[in-house]
Formats: sequence, C-alpha cells, structure tokens
Amino acid sequence: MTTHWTPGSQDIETMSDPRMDSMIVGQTPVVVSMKNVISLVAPSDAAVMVQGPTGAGKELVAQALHMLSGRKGPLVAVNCAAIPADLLESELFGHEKGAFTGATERRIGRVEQADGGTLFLDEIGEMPLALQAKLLRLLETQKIQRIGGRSEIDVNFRLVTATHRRITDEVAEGRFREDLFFRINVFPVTVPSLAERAADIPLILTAMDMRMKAQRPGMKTPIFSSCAMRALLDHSWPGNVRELRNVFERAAVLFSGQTVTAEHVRAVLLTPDMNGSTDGGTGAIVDQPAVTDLREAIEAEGSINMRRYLLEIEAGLIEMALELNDGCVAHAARALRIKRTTLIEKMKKLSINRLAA
Ligand SMILES: Nc1ncnc2c1ncn2[C@@H]1O[C@H](COP(=O)(O)OP(=O)(O)OP(=O)(O)O)[C@@H](O)[C@H]1O
Repeated sequence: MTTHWTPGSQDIETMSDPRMDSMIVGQTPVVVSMKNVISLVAPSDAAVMVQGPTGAGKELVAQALHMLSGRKGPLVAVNCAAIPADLLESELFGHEKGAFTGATERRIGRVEQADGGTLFLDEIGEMPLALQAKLLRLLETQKIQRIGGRSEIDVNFRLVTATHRRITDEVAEGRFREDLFFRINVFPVTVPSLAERAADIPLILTAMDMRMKAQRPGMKTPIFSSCAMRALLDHSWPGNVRELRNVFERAAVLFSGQTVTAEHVRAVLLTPDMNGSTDGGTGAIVDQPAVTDLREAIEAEGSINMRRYLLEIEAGLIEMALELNDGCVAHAARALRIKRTTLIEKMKKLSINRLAA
C-alpha cells in the first residue's frame, strides 16, 4: 500500500494495483478513490454498474475489474446501443439453427461466451424493456436458453454494466425496470469527467506519449509548453479522455518533435466544435482568439477575456525569453527589460519552470 499526495488535497491512501495504475492513469483524489473501489470490488462476484459521461473511461473500468477479478474466462463486451434492438436478443442469448428465418447456423451468444469470465454490457440504459426482463431472469437463474433451443445452459459470469445516462431517471420514467436496476447496481462506480480531474491531464499525456513511443520506437512526439498545458487545463473537455487522446494524436501528427504552444492548442488542436466558449461553469473564457482575430471575436462574441489574454501573452514572452537564454532567469529578465525579482514573481504566478519546455 502506498500513499499518493496531490497538492491541495489531504493524503489519500491507495491500494490500487500497479497494473491498474498504468491502465487508468491519474492521481487526483477522485481517481484514487475510484481505483480503490475497483480494487476492493474486483475479486468479488458482485454486479458492478459504471456510470459516467461519454469518453471518460467506463470501458477501461470494466477492463480493470476483469483484470483484477482473477477470473480465467474472457471479458466479453456488448454495446447495447450499437446493436439494433431486434438483433440484441440473439446477440446476447444466441440461437439454434432454424430458430428464425436467416438462422442458418447455430450461434453461441455473448452471454455463453462470457462463461467463466466477465460480461460487460455497455449502454445498458438502451436495452429494450422486453430484453430487460430476460436479463433479469438470467441473473436470477444463471441459466440461458438459446433462441429456438429447448435446454437450459448453466452460465457463470460476472456482470459489469455501464451507462452515460442517469439510470435512476430512466427508472422513474418507466424506461428501465426497477428490479433489474437493483440487481445490477450492487456496486456503483462513478467515473469522474475529465474536467473534474483536470490536474491529471499532464500525467495522462505523458502516459499517451510513452505508449506511442513504445509502439513506434524512434518516433518524435510533440512537447507541450507550459502555456499549451495551461490552455489544455482550461478547456472544458466535453468529450473527456477520448477528446484528450484525439488532441494528443492530432499533435503527434502536426507537431512531431516540436514544441506545441497555447496558440497551437487553441487554433489547431481543439477543433471548433470541441471548443466551448466557456470552461463549463467557472466562467473563464477558454478559446481566446489569435491577435488578428480579436476585432472579429469582439464583434461576434460581444466580449473577450482581456485579462486572461494578456496573461497568456505575458507567459508566452517569458517562456520565449527563457528559451532564448537557456533558462537563465537573469538574462531572460534583461531581454524583457524587467527586474530579475519581478520575473521570478511572474514565473511563480504563471507556474513557469526555469527551463520552459
Ligand atoms: N484514466 C485514463 N488514463 C488513460 N487513458 C484513459 C483514461 N480514461 C480513459 N482513457 C482512454 O480514453 C478513451 C475512452 O475511454 P473509454 O472507451 O473507456 O470511455 P467510455 O466512458 O467507455 O466511453 P463511451 O461512453 O463512449 O462508451 C480510451 O482510449 C481509453 O483508453
């Protein structure tokens, strides 16, 4: 058992497995608590329901639960939203030859395939009510009957479900069976949005960088400057970690071996439809326009966040001066015609390291 410390938080003890730490990257208190719950519940047979916004890592949680479960069978994932409702039953339960028109062969369903392992039902909130009744029966009896089959087959699997919906609302509105909800929600695990754990972004990017280098040895990956990192931290991340992964992959193509600036982040990496005009609640404007677009931005949006914009310019100038002077603060201060102590103060305020990356 080790102890992680995150600035501004109390000590949180973590009992997470190193294999899970390399899978679910993050050290913020919300993520450490989530990993602790996963470690505790993984070895049991209890049904787990993973809730959280899209792209936040629900499937990754299912993979971690399976990995730490000690179960010898496979992890079988079914996305209930991706399979047309009328095909979902045969996908899950399988069918015998001739069970219906087009059933030319016997088909083993996903539930049977998961025997001895974990069945992961993603987007369970999309499951039709009739099938929910069948799933409930299956969970109670641990037996399935293929469509068109006569015999019952014993199955032993651990159920993990996920949804991005508030399933209690679905229950309240009659779209999801309450009895099934209680049966599958034995252990709820909530995956926080990326905005709730933005402090993990540098760590997640480093992990992505290492993974890419391991996959493609010799590849030059992008280097995010501290200004670029700040711009990433300010973004609202509606697409969560998936969106961050896309940004990293885009950067790897466009800025291989180069320094990525805040301007690159805003203008190229965060695509326009990802770019919110606010950070999703704190009120900070996160998509500052380039200088040449300022007039248009004020005309179109009615305002820009001038204070923030000036801080970004200031940080950019300081980083540039440090870079040109090999990280020497005294020389950088001279280049900017300010006092060394003033520069040190500004660097502290703007979280700029001596050697700006
Ligand atoms: N903590 C994390 N560390 C590293 N990578 C992560 C983390 N969380 C998520 N990812 C990556 O982000 C991507 C999206 O994760 P995942 O598919 O698990 O999300 P999801 O919540 O299941 O999405 P959806 O709601 O669309 O089903 C994947 O590439 C996953 O590997």
